[in-house]
Amino acid sequence: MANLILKNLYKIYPDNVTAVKDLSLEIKDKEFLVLVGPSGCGKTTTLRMIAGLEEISSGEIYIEDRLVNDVAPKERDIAMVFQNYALYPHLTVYDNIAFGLKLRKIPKDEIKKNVQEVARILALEDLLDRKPKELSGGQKQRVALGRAMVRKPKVFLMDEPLSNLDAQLRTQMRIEIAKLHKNLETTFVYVTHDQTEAMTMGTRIVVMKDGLIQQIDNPQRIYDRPVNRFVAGFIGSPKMNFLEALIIEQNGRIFAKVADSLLLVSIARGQELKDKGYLGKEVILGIRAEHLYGKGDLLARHPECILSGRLEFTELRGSETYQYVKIAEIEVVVRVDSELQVETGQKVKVGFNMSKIHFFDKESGVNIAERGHTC
Ligand SMILES: Nc1ncnc2c1ncn2[C@@H]1O[C@H](COP(=O)(O)OP(=O)(O)OP(=O)(O)O)[C@@H](O)[C@H]1O
Repeated sequence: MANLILKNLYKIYPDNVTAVKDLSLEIKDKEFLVLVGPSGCGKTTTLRMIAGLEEISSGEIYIEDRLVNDVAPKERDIAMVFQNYALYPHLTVYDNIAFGLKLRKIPKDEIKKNVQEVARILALEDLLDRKPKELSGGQKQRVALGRAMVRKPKVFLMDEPLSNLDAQLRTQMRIEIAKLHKNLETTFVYVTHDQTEAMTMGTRIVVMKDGLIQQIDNPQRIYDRPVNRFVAGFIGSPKMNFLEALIIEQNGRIFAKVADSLLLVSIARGQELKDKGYLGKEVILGIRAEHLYGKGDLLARHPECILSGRLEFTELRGSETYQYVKIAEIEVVVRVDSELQVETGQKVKVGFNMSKIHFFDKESGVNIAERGHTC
C-alpha cells in the first residue's frame, strides 16, 4: 500500500521529442488512477518512469514519501502488467506465477501457499498445470496478473493490459480488475487509450494530450465538466457534438446563433458569456447525444431551444436509438426513444437541453461558461 508523488516530471527523448512535460500528480494510497489519452500522449512513458524502466529527464518521483529517482526498478516494490502478457511458454501456470518468488529464494512452502491464494482469487486453481499455449487470452492475462499479485507489491502498474482481448472478454476482465483492486486494497495506476475503460475502472482519471495533463478528476466530473474541447471530445461515447455559433444579444436576451437559427441561452450563462467578452464572437457549442431530443411535447414546450436538420441515418442499439442529423452541414448524434420512428432523409427538429450545453473558446478550446450548468 502506498501513495505516489510525481513532481514536475519531464521526459525528453533523443531528437528532442518531449514525451512528458512538467507532469505533477499525487496518487493516493489505494487509489485506482487511470492515465488516458490518444496514442503518443506520453502515458506509457509516464508509467515506465514510475517503474524505473525509463530514465527521468528532470523531476522527482516519490513512493511512500521516499525519493526513488535513483532506486532500481526491482527495489521499488511495484509490479507491472503489460499488454503482451510475456508468460514463459515452457513453464506451467504454477511456475509462471511462482517464478519471481523462486528467484528471490522464498521457501517452497511459502511459495505454494502464495500461488494457491492468488490462483483462488483469480479462478486459476484448475489451470495450474497447464502451459500458456493451452490457455485462452483472458486466462493468460489472469496469469500475468497473478504473477504480479503474488509479489504483494505496494503499487500495481498496468499498461493496456486488456488490449489484446476481444470485446466481450475485455468487458469481463474490466470488471475483474476493478474487483481485484477492491480486494487487494492496493494502489493501481492503469494506462489505456480507451475512454470506456477509463470511465468504468478509474476512481480518478488523468486525461493527457501531447505530454501534458489536461484534466484530473473523478469519471463523472470529467464527463459532466470537461475543462476543454479536447477532453469533452475524448471522453464519452458517442462523442460530444460540436457546432459553431455566434453569441448575440437580442431584446436583452442572449442567443447562440447557429447558421440562421437561434438557441436561447440561459440568463446566468448568457451573463457569463457577456462578462467574459464573448458577445459578437464565435464559440463552439458542445452537447452530448443524451441532451438532445426529438420528442414532440418537449419540442413544443421549449420552442426557443430547437434547430432543424435532416435525418441522415438511424442506428438501433436495442435499448436506445441514435439519430444522425445534419444541422448546418454538421452531423450531430441525437439519442431518441426507440419508438420515435422517422424515415431517413426527412426534415426533423432537434431540441437542445440548454442547461447541459457547453461553450468552448474557438481558439483555445477552453470551456468558458459554466455558471448555471447543471450536472
Ligand atoms: N524510445 C523512444 N525514443 C524516442 N521517442 C520515443 C520513445 N518512446 C516513445 N517516444 C515518443 O514519445 C511520445 C510518447 O510516447 P508514449 O509511448 O509514452 O505514448 P503513449 O501515450 O503511451 O502512446 P501509445 O498508446 O501509442 O503507447 C511519442 O511521441 C513517442 O513517439
